Amino acid sequence: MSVAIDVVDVSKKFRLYKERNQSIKSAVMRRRVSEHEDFWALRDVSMQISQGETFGLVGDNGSGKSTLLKCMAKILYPDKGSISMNGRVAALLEVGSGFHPELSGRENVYLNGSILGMTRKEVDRKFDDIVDFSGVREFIDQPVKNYSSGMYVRLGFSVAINVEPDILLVDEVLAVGDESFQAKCGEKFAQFRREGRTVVIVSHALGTLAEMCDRAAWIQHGDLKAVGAPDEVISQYREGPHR
Ligand SMILES: Nc1ncnc2c1ncn2[C@@H]1O[C@H](COP(=O)(O)OP(=O)(O)OP(=O)(O)O)[C@@H](O)[C@H]1O
Repeated sequence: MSVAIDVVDVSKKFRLYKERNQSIKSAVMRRRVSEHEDFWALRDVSMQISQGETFGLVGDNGSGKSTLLKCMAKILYPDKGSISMNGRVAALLEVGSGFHPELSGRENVYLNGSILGMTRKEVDRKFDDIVDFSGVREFIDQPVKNYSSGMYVRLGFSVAINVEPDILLVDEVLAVGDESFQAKCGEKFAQFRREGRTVVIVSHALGTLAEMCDRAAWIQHGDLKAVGAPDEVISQYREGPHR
């Protein structure tokens, strides 16, 4: 089976600054560059995800799951190693990411669609499907700043799946949707799987992940601890050390 995502020795560091006040004035007064420590959010992570796989990422809060997903989506770049993505990628990473609060739902569908690589005509063609799936038609001409977090996610997810991506990256955001929306998303993931699309999903809903994923990986303090059958990886994670 061909490789959809190839993660090779990926490390990602963030800078943690020691001084809290980082205004230009205070920097000038100090007459020196602020001191910082390097914090490695990912260390030498390698994994290959095959085309058509539904792949789960599990781990404690702050373990590096979202950082890895953001590197896959090219929102962040690894400091070491490389990631190759083979196919059209759509990502739903944070509630409201890619949405402009002052614009209406309708305008944001067009904006988000174009960010994800759709032409205006493509969005025109899919607009009704996007809005129907989201269930926010009544509010589609309201500015999204007035939406609830569930409504944001519904619309963002609807755009992302209608891009017909080869690879869909989804962060915990689905937990925000209500039960009926979660069920609809579950059906959509199953359809994606049948169609041979690749899905990478970060979630703390371990039961759901075990049911829907072909494989899973456990990340702990930026290290890849296990990759394999979801049941096994989840038991190792549950039994493993936490913090
Ligand atoms: N932009 C940033 N600057 C500094 N540190 C960051 C940044 N983004 C993430 N981190 C740190 O990197 C670590 C990993 O964060 P990440 O968001 O990847 O965790 P996560 O596993 O997705 O957690 P959660 O389950 O809470 O969503 C955390 O310690 C976090 O504080």
